[in-house]
Amino acid sequence: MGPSIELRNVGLTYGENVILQDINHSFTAGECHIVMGPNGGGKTSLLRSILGLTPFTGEIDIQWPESKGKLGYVPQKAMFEGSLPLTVMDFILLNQSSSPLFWRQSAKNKARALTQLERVGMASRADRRMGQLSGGEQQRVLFAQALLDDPQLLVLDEPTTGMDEQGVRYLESLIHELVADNRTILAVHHDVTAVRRLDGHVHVVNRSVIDNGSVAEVLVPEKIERLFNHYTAASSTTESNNKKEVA
Ligand SMILES: Nc1ncnc2c1ncn2[C@@H]1O[C@H](COP(=O)(O)OP(=O)(O)OP(=O)(O)O)[C@@H](O)[C@H]1O
Repeated sequence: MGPSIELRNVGLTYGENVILQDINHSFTAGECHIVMGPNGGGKTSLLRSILGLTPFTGEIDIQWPESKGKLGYVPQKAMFEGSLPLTVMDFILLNQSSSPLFWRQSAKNKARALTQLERVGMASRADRRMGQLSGGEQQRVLFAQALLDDPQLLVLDEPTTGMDEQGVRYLESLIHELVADNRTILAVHHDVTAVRRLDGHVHVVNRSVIDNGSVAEVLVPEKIERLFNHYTAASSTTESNNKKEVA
């Protein structure tokens, strides 16, 4: 079973810019939670706060049902030096072994990695260089890497960016599988149609959590219009927000 996540008075500022403010909110255990909202609304910042990757004020409590479980994270983009002779298999195994990559990796580790690559349709490209993969293929590899530790909590930041239809479907069926197994999924997503298919709990973030509910409750036409315009209407106070408005 995945954990629940409790946020109490969570805030985040960068310089003078208030990115997140007064967030009191919870994400229930063992469900699929989709974070949506306008560009610059603070979705990635919220995820990074939950992961402890950025300093925030207030409290974030990840409540594991029993002992502390594993956490998987798929960032918006793979970060690696494209010119390195790093294969997909090397990349997947980077976090798995305490020995240097040029040492022989154990057959067991490789077999485990291949299983996860199969789940995202990338097993046949295990020996390709990471730098030669398309953006969507790299996203699939990141997903496979995140699955390797069998995480109880999976945090995804726009997981389908750059993915083709087949990649999107692989990911969706994996997410359905993980939720059926009571894992907790927390995913930032922009694609309303894809979010409808995932049928999770939707949380709209624009500095704070401004709406949440089922897909049927939140993703109704008038709300979609209002929620995604909200940022422009309410945000002319900070420099950073102005910047995003233009962008
Ligand atoms: N490290 C940082 N330093 C300063 N400002 C930052 C930093 N990271 C994010 N910001 C600012 O915080 C605001 C929220 O960014 P964030 O990436 O969390 O939004 P988002 O909702 O995920 O946006 P998008 O939908 O465009 O991915 C933006 O105005 C961004 O410029």
